[in-house]
Amino acid sequence: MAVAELSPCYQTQIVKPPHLSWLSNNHKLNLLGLPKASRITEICCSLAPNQVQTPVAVPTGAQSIKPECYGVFCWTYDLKKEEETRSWKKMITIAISGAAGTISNHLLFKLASGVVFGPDQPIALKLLGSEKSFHALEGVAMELEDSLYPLLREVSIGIDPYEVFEDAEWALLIGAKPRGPGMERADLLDINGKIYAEQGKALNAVASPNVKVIVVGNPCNTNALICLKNAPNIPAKNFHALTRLDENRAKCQLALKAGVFYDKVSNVTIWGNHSTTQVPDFLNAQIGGVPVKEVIKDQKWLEEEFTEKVRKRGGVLIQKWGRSSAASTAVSIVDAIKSLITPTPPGDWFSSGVYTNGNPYGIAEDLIYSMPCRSKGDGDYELVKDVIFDDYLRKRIKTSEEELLAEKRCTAHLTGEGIAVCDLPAGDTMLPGEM
Ligand SMILES: NC(=O)C1=CN([C@@H]2O[C@H](COP(=O)(O)OP(=O)(O)OC[C@H]3O[C@@H](n4cnc5c(N)ncnc54)[C@H](OP(=O)(O)O)[C@@H]3O)[C@@H](O)[C@H]2O)C=CC1
Ligand SMILES: O=C([O-])CC(=O)C(=O)O
Repeated sequence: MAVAELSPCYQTQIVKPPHLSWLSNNHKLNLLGLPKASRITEICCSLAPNQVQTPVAVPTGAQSIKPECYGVFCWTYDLKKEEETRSWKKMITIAISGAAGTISNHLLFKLASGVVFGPDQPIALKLLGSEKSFHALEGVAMELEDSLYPLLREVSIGIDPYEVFEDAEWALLIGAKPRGPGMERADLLDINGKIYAEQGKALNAVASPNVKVIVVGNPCNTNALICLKNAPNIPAKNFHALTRLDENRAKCQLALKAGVFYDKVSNVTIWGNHSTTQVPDFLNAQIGGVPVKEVIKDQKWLEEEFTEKVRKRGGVLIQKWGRSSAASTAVSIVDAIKSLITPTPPGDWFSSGVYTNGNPYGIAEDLIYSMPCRSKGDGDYELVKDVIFDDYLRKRIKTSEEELLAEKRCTAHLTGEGIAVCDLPAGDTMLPGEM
């Protein structure tokens, strides 16, 4: 079944394909990546098949039919014509992969509510799924509609990254295959690396040239490096691997041990890989503005128990929940975005897996490695220079670096650097969720 007649939906009959019967007129909703013959680019009416709607007046100035629409009908909203929305900022476009997954299900509703980008920032969400998840993605879009978020002005769903990533100013890349029983770490690097190579190419071709990319799907550091290498037109500095969840976990453990609320804990760096070699830095961290080591005088606890707890927190949670951290991961993605769009509080910093070229710490170049960052709130960041090191910290930073170098060698075929050689260090290269 196809759209019956091409005229404004407030005047005439629209017959929609049965699988689109859930669409309503609150938002523009695009279906991207469907076969061209069945794709309806923008749909605005919520009429059941064969239902006739009597003519209604278009609210003056509030909505109009988009002139470039063809074959379908769509509302556009001129935000500058409405009193309540006149002061709003220009809409931004956020693309999300793995959008039918668990983390995404927590994240999307935070983005749409305005708590991330602010109460005057309208957003367009472009959701990437697969053929397998497409129906679930429709369900996600339905729930977003039913939430009536004023700031959510567009939702589109699709399975082709070249369409979904078009004009994206933020790309939150969450989709990845989880490591299954008996699967080698090298297999996971290869399978997910291929996804991120493809998505890097798509971002390079169609996203906004200054798109900010946050890679969540594991192994997130190496996935981010692969994505970056396949997107040479996008500044390397714009790519992040999410280590904010690890930072939040470390802050929680330090607060618990010191008997303070976690807002007193600052300057926590996670160094290295989002894996069990990550280094939660208690040397530079502070509690109430005082070095952690002066508050928690138990060096053994800091070196052993604290470090292990943070590194393996994901695994313990999986044992309790039966699935990996999703709500707290979504919260940490929000924190990571906010850290880039709001000035970092004086004296503090945040952790992110970022490109190592030009780093002041002597870490090998050409990796995505978690380091301490500060931002002016303009979407960009600088690495923090005034951090101190001791032998304990240096040694562990090196171990995580070696792991990432090995992951890089193992994915050389995906970064354009020749033939892959997988000599992953035994015992390491575990995700936080692996035990
Ligand atoms: N960096 C961090 O701090 C954390 C990272 N993670 C990682 O985030 C990722 C997503 O977690 P979560 O949302 O809970 O997982 P889910 O399994 O709920 O969703 C992930 C999505 O990834 C997509 N996917 C699954 N398999 C494949 C495949 N073979 N090829 C392409 N896409 C696939 C699926 O979407 P579709 O079919 O639509 O493509 C799926 O909906 C995982 O890699 C997890 O390890 C988790 C917690 C913390
Ligand atoms: O290991 C996983 O898949 C989950 C994960 O990254 C974490 O909990 O930090």
